[in-house]
Order: sequence, then C-alpha cells, then structure tokens
Amino acid sequence: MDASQAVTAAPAAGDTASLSGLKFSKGHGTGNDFVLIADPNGALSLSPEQVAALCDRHRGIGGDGLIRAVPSRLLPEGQELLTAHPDAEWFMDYRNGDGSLSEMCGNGVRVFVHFLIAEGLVNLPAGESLVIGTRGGVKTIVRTAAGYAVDMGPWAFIFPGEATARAMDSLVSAEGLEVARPALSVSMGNPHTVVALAEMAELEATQLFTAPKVDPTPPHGTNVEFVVPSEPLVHDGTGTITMRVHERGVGETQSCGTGACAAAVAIRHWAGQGAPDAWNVHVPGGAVGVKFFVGPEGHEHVELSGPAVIVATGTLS
Ligand SMILES: N[C@@H](CCC[C@H](N)C(=O)O)C(=O)O
Repeated sequence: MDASQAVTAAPAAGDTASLSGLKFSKGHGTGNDFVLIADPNGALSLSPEQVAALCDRHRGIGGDGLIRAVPSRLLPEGQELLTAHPDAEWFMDYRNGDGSLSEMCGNGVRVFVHFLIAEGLVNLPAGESLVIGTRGGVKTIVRTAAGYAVDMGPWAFIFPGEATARAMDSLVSAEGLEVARPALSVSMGNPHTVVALAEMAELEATQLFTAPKVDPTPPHGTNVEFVVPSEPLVHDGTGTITMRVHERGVGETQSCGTGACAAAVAIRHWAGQGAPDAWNVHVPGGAVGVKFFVGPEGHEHVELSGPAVIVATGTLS
C-alpha cells in the first residue's frame, strides 16, 4: 500500500474519528463505570468495535460499558414496550465494554436516570418515580435521599428443575481456587452464576483476570459472582454478603447491580426458611441494597438501591 492509499483507506470498524464532536458523560454506580451518550433523535449508530474503542481504558474514554439514552419510540425494542407502558419515554441502550449487548445493567439503570436528569431530559424530584425501557423490560426507578431504588422485576432460576431439587446446578472453576465449586444460576433479565465461598481469604485468593469456567454454562453465557455470606449472616433483620464479580463482556468489575440481586437470591435460597428479605451486598466499589417484595401482578420482585455519580462531561476530539 502506498501513502495515498493509506490516506483514503476505509476507516476501521472501531474507528471513532467519525464520532468527532460527540458529547459524552462519564459516570459510575459503586465503581461500575459507564460512558453515557444522549441520542434524543436516535441518529447515532455505534458498531461493537466503536463501543469497545470508547470503553478502552488506555486509548478511549474508559468504562465497563456504554449507555445510549434514546427515546423508546425510535427503537424497535422500545416501540414494543410502549404499547403496554406508554410512560416509558426513554430507553437505556446498554452495551458491555467489549461491544456486546446485554439485556440489563442494575448499576447502569441508576446512572442512566441520573444522566437523564443532569442533561435536563427528565425532571425527577426526590420521592418521585420514573419508568424507563430496557432490553430486559420496563423498570421503575424512585429517586431517594441516598440515590435511586429500582424495581428490577422478577428473578428466575436459569435451570429451574436442577436448582430447586439440589440447590446448585453447575460447577465453577477459577484460578486460585483449588477445586471446582457448586453454583446456582439466576436470571435477572441477564444471566448470573453465583458461587458461595467459605471465607474472605478464598475470595481474595480467587483470580479473575481470566474468565471462570462454568459447567454447564447458561445458553447466552453468564456473569459469575463469588460470594461470602457474613458471620452471622443476619443482623437486625438484614443479611450481609461480600461479593466479587467477573462480568460477561467485561472482566472483573468493581460492582454489578444485577449480580448483587442474583447473589441475594442464591444465598437466601441456600439459607432456607426464615432467611431475610433485605440484604446489603458489599462489593469492591462500595455497597448496594437488595430487597424482595411482591409485585403488583403477584410475583416476587427484586429492588436494587444505591448511588449514582456523574464524574465528567466532554466532547470527542
Ligand atoms: N454491571 C451490570 C451488568 C452489565 C451487563 C453484564 N455484563 C451482562 O453481560 O449481562 C450491572 O450492574 O448489573
């Protein structure tokens, strides 16, 4: 290739030069960080490679994922939701840091709503609620004094028969753990596999630079949570769990909201009758709250609460 060909060559799929001038924000929820982009006209089409380039921590803005705020009516998946939920005006288009799509992001929902407010796209006084669209269905968010509380909807076992019969449905191995551990796979809209460890030393010894092996793996891959229940497990009616997570499409993250919900589901299932409905889940980036309650349609729902922070805004050069 001579110099003139090099100059006129088509841009690589991950080239972000064509996005020059695009405004973005950077935010996080308990250290789970995101690049946020407002797309009120639905005009922005981002390839998986461009998302990965923007989330790159050395050559891009850096983030565990990217969130595009787009009106639901401008996306086919959003239009489907609007029939039953006409108030779900905004849609959270969530991508993992490698550019792949995920159905849901619990920390992302809080940061998304905080971003909509900061951008002046919605007005949400404390105590009031907002309904948004996601690929995992509509979510209702209440603004609280400490952040946001999100009705994440119902949870489900991914392998129902196995889980209810044996309290575990797969084996997980990871570097630093001498033997494979039993685990339980839970859907929060997106897939999770929860592994209980006996003590904090084991949690610290677990290496998450490479993805843990899960056998059998849920059909669409999985996020893997390593959890240590506190001793005593319950204090003042609230259970406490410490967790580290390896996220599908990302790697180890500082926090995972849907993972915290799945961890509470699994530990409560293992603890049996009398286990509490309120949980604190400690993660490397902070702590989130998880509560179980019966939803309006009679199914058990999970509420996730925690903070949301916008740390910067900028323009792509
Ligand atoms: N960190 C998120 C989950 C993001 C999606 C996940 N990596 C997946 O692929 O399902 C959360 O806070 O829930």
